[in-house]
Amino acid sequence: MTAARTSPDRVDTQPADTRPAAPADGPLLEVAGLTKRFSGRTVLDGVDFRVHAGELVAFLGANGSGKSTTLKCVMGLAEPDGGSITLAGADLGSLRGRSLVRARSQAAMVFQKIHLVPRRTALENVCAGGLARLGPARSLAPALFPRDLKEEAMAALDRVGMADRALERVGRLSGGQQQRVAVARALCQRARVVLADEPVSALDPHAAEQVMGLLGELAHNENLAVAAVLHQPDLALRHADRAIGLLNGRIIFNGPVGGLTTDLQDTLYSPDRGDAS
Ligand SMILES: Nc1ncnc2c1ncn2[C@@H]1O[C@H](COP(=O)(O)OP(=O)(O)OP(=O)(O)O)[C@@H](O)[C@H]1O
Repeated sequence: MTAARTSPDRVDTQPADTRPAAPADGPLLEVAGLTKRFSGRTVLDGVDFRVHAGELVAFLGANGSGKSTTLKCVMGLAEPDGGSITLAGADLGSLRGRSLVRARSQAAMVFQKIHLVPRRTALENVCAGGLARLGPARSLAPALFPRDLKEEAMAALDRVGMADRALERVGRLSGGQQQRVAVARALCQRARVVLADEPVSALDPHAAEQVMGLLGELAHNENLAVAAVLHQPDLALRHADRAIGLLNGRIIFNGPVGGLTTDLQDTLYSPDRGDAS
């Protein structure tokens, strides 16, 4: 065992939580005691973590360890069985209806498996991110998108290096280009928290570096809180500030990426991991 390893009930959050980049007014995302069961089988077992403005946190762990389910619970795509989720100061469990939708709009998804609309242009897809915060009354056909929204969407596309492809249908873009459009959509949503589930798993190494670089810039330059599920510890080492390691639905590591030792990676990805339930 390495010094950086922690037991499931003694998670080392101290180094990251005292980072100077973090604001004094607390984390943008705080998850406490999160539990989730599917058909009686526990897949998340008391997951606690925080993500602050200005940091990129990588979620690592073997297939089935609970990474995606954690992010889905935050986004409301899976219903937690216990615990609390606080997003930009709002306790999601205490909210319903439009208040809940408004609170959740503080988080944007860059999910590999939740696609943009392929037959719409990059610009229209990015505008759709802005509509999330304008409310249902402004859910207009693309031809009626307000001019200021289009200008903001163009600025976001420019920010991710895709302005010259704005009028192209997303279905004609490469995987890396689509991920950059998804990042632009998150920018246009003006979300303060960005959740990325396997944002680079379908990308070639060069495109993966670019998209991870963009996510890092969102955190470090735009002061957003970014959480990304990754399958490549080396990408976490190069781009993330902090790593959270999940094993069978429990966090076994939470600390600066420098703590991702070979021993820890062996433990996280060992084929002999037992069962979560
Ligand atoms: N809708 C569902 N119904 C039943 N079981 C589910 C469902 N979604 C996830 N699970 C189970 O929950 C566990 C955690 O899944 P999850 O997708 O969160 O893992 P993961 O760490 O993201 O894995 P991967 O790296 O393979 O994407 C797995 O055992 C999975 O089979």
